[in-house]
Amino acid sequence: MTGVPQFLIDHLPTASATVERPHITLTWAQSLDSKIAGPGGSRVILSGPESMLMTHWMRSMHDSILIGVNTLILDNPRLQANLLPPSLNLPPPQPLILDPKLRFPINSRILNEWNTKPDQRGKTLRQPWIICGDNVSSNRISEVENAGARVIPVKLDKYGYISPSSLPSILYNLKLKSVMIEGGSKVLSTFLHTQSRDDGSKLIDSMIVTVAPMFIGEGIGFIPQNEDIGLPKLKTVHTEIMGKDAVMICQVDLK
Ligand SMILES: NC(=O)c1ccc[n+]([C@@H]2O[C@H](COP(=O)([O-])OP(=O)(O)OC[C@H]3O[C@@H](n4cnc5c(N)ncnc54)[C@H](O)[C@@H]3O)[C@@H](O)[C@H]2O)c1
Ligand SMILES: Nc1nc(=O)c(N)c(NC[C@H](O)[C@H](O)[C@H](O)COP(=O)(O)O)[nH]1
Repeated sequence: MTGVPQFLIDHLPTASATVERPHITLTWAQSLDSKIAGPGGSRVILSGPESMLMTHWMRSMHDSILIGVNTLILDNPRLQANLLPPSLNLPPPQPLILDPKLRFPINSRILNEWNTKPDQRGKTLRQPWIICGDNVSSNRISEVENAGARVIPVKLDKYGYISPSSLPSILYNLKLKSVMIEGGSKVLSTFLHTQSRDDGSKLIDSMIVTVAPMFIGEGIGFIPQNEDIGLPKLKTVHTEIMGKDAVMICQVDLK
């Protein structure tokens, strides 16, 4: 694979996204028994080399990449497109963390790398941006900002979460035209259960799922148990075989 896989160009219309209407992609990798991690949330390598590389191409096609704070704590991810050839000089996606209570660990890899590699800033690294509740204390916000991250306080919904339907306006305020939401389970669930944006248009534009031919057994489902009722109707747009894995691009239908 020497460039962006053609099926992503054909079926993932992030290039036509605008600040006014950001493109929202929901994506994850799962086993045949619909698990995205092992017991206790331990990370499992599901994607083979071809689909993992495809995931990094996908990261490079979005302005930002978003995860829930539990994924940050459990996986300590980099959230970069570092499997792509450095010679391409592609701008890295902006990391966004949904973290209502600002539990963000200041020893996390994304912050450490930002702080220790100033010569790479702008080329391969972006400052982590943490979206938290507007009820977080100013002391805690200062602590996280002094450690080097940007904190963005927003109004929380009645469940104490960052409301999925308000994400487009948050992206608008941050001037981000697209976001790739990479999980985890709870974030995938709240976004899949939210049909529309505050303006009434559909919330999720694209859904991309890597299915790996393996069973995990005990582990974390792609959404938590008992939250699989009321999921949206899907149109399968394209399935691509990448090495051992099947990658499905679907669109969510508004009911
Ligand atoms: N295989 C994959 O593709 C993949 C991808 C990402 C994460 N994971 C796995 O997912 C697991 C973590 O999932 P999880 O469900 O525990 O946590 P999560 O990463 O979904 O984070 C959930 C937390 O995010 C915050 N949050 C803020 N706004 C929210 C909203 N609108 N909806 C939901 N949460 C919101 C809350 O604090 C909530 O507790 C880890 O084991 C990780 O390895 C797998
Ligand atoms: N596409 C994909 N295939 C997998 O097999 C797997 N385990 C994940 N999991 C996604 C999760 O968000 C991880 O935390 C990041 O994939 C960490 O990887 P990085 O350090 O960011 O490259 N994603």
